[in-house]
Amino acid sequence: MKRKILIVEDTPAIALVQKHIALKVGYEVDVAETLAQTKILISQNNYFCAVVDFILPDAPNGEAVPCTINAEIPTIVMTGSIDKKTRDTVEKFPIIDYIIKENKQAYQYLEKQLKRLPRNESVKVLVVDDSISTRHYIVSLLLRHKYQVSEAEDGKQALEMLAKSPDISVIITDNEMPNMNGDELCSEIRRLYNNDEKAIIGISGADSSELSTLFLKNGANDYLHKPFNNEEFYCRLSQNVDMLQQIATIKRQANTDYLTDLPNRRYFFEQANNSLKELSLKKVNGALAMIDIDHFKSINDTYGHDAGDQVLKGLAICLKKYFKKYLVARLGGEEFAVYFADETPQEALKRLEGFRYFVENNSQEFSKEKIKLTISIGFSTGPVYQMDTLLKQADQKLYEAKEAGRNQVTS
Ligand SMILES: Nc1nc2c(ncn2[C@@H]2O[C@H](COP(=O)(O)OP(=O)(O)OP(=O)(O)O)[C@@H](O)[C@H]2O)c(=O)[nH]1
Repeated sequence: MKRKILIVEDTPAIALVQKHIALKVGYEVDVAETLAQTKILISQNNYFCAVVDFILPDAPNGEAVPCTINAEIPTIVMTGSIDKKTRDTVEKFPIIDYIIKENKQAYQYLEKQLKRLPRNESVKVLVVDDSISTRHYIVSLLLRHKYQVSEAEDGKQALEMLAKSPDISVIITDNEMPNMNGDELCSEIRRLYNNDEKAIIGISGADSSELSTLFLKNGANDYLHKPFNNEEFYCRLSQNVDMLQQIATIKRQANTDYLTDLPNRRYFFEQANNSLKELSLKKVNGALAMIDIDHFKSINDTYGHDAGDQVLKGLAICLKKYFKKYLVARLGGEEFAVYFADETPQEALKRLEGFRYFVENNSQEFSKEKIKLTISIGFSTGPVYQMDTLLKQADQKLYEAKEAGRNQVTS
């Protein structure tokens, strides 16, 4: 279900731009031009967030802001200008942010914020502080921006929680705590987890300029001095979450085949090699199947490259479903592979034969041209703990399957 946003704006041209941005980001949009309309809409709907104009014809002193805030709707305030009186009024309320309309970047910034709010719902943040009041204050700031939050009262508890919830991606930690200081916690987290998995923000009220350096040298990504300004807190936090997400995107792209969305050769080799190393310790055999579309060149030549691409995508979808339990990849061109770590050769071969049969009888569903095709499969297993060797053997078996007339599994 789409998230719903309420735009409160009396200038139609501005409301239109805001609506366009919100629709682009993926929200369902309602627009109110007055405070009276705002109240009616709030009584009838459940809003994920609101963008509220500070001055309205029937709300000249920012009265629409408490209206959405009291209804517990995360609120972004848009103002014409931010004089002292407006800023004081705006800062009285726990809003998400305020944006000055005349600013050139205002609408780009609004788009960023509207994208971040739903994103934050899946970001887990751990707050580590022995002071209950500070912890609760930071938690309230995080909840306002829809982050998922956990709390720990010292470093030891924080490490236990990280072990239990590996998907915590941001740690905000105080420095002066019993048992373990924040900088010590930082270096322990860095010893246990990769830099690109978790961001750490250190916080301290101590008046020592060396503390920020200490935090950063021990692996923190950022540092805030207490008491801090809420806007600075949110900016530093968002930048760190953005950074983690950009790294995750780059990693995903580096490991994924662009056409089929399957893992690529690089990722496949890395994972299978790691698995083979583990299997060698247990003296258990891994197995590898190489799957190749028969006469794929003639499919391209007859139906065109786009139809060929459709066939590759269709086959990839079926491979992913059919071999859900196993590691599947597109090695390149019309060549795919399945790696079996914990399977008997008999069971693996039974599944491969089942897949070959399925493709022979259902491949017309892969493309709108209803192209019929078959696949050949080479299978290799044994006490071989190097991927290169296993791959060479499977490739040889694939060659034999092709030579023997295609559309078969050879082991
Ligand atoms: N549409 C499309 N074609 C590709 C892609 N990558 C490789 N190919 C084509 O795949 C074909 C592979 O052809 P060949 O290696 O000769 O093999 P084949 O025609 O399948 O014959 P056999 O394997 O011997 O049955 C070539 O025509 C490549 O251009 C791709 O991403 N999309």
